[in-house]
Amino acid sequence: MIETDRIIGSQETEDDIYIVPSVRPQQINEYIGQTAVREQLQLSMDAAKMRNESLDHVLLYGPPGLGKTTLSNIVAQEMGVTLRQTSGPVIEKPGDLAAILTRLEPHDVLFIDEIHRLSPIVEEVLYPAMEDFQIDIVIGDGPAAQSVKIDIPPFTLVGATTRAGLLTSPLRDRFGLVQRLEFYSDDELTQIVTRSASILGMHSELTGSQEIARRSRGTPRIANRLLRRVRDYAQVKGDGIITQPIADLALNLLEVDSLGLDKMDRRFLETLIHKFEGGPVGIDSMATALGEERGTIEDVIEPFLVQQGFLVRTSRGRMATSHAYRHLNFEES
Ligand SMILES: Nc1ncnc2c1ncn2[C@@H]1O[C@H](COP(=O)(O)OP(=O)(O)OP(=O)(O)O)[C@@H](O)[C@H]1O
Ligand SMILES: [Mg+2]
Repeated sequence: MIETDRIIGSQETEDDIYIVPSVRPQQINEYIGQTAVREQLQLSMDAAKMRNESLDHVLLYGPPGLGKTTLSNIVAQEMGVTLRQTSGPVIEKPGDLAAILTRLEPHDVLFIDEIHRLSPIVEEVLYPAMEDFQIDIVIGDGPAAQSVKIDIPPFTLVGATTRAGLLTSPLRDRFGLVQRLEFYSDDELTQIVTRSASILGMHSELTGSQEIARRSRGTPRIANRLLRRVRDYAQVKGDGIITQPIADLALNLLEVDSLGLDKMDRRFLETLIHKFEGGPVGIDSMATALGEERGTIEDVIEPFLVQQGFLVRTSRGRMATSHAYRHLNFEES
């Protein structure tokens, strides 16, 4: 019998993932940070409730792992309605979307993740649905085909995307609330780490949580992931308590550096500095040199490097800053 099959096995199994309490916030008061977004949403939700209307459509955008899916869950929960979840690439045909829309209950929240990946013909169905709570359906085909309008319940569309720039303007314009999620501050991430640690039944000292927070790329998902790895380290090599030295050792082992850059970030900056003399260089040349998809570079790698001042995007291309040279101990040429 292998270790993972044993009920008392020490290895984490898939079961643990379901048994372990979720660290995902369920209520708006558990959602840390993003104060401006939260206040705006709270106001609109209160107003919608007073008028007994569905909340206006909401577009959430920003880099992965900042809490878009979490926030959409919270919106449905606060409004006391059901959340239906789907995503852009999953809805293949107009009929698929029509089926989802006609099955909604009044004021339900329909969450469409990766909304920038909706196909144009599916998007067409959304326009009248969002604006007039109506959809056009074609019945029959050939010359006998007829278009009929049917009413759907008033609902709230919550769209999420990492690429707001890829949204068509007719779609974008139909959202009443457009909110950008920002990277989290070290303080906010410290609170998130401390909260998650306590949900996981661990004690994390303030300086331990701060160390994890500082190295989490401003991103709650990464903070929670690093916390799990530090937890392993604390249990195996320490006495289970997350202290600053334990966090530091565990994160060094994971090759997450003192400012939170991981191997991929460093490879990006090293390539930019070595191969392209610090730039300016076009995104496609960088993608080829790194063997990564352009989308991954633009969505996942670059936003944090720009925010931290390691990288600037100019009209002539990407350039490494002095900060990047210093951090990687390179001489500026
Ligand atoms: N404001 C927050 N406070 C506490 N924890 C948070 C917060 N936002 C996100 N998290 C945690 O981070 C994890 C990732 O968040 P979420 O899945 O909502 O990100 P996302 O923006 O939808 O990412 P993606 O773009 O990859 O879909 C969640 O499981 C949750 O535990
Ligand atoms: Mg998500």
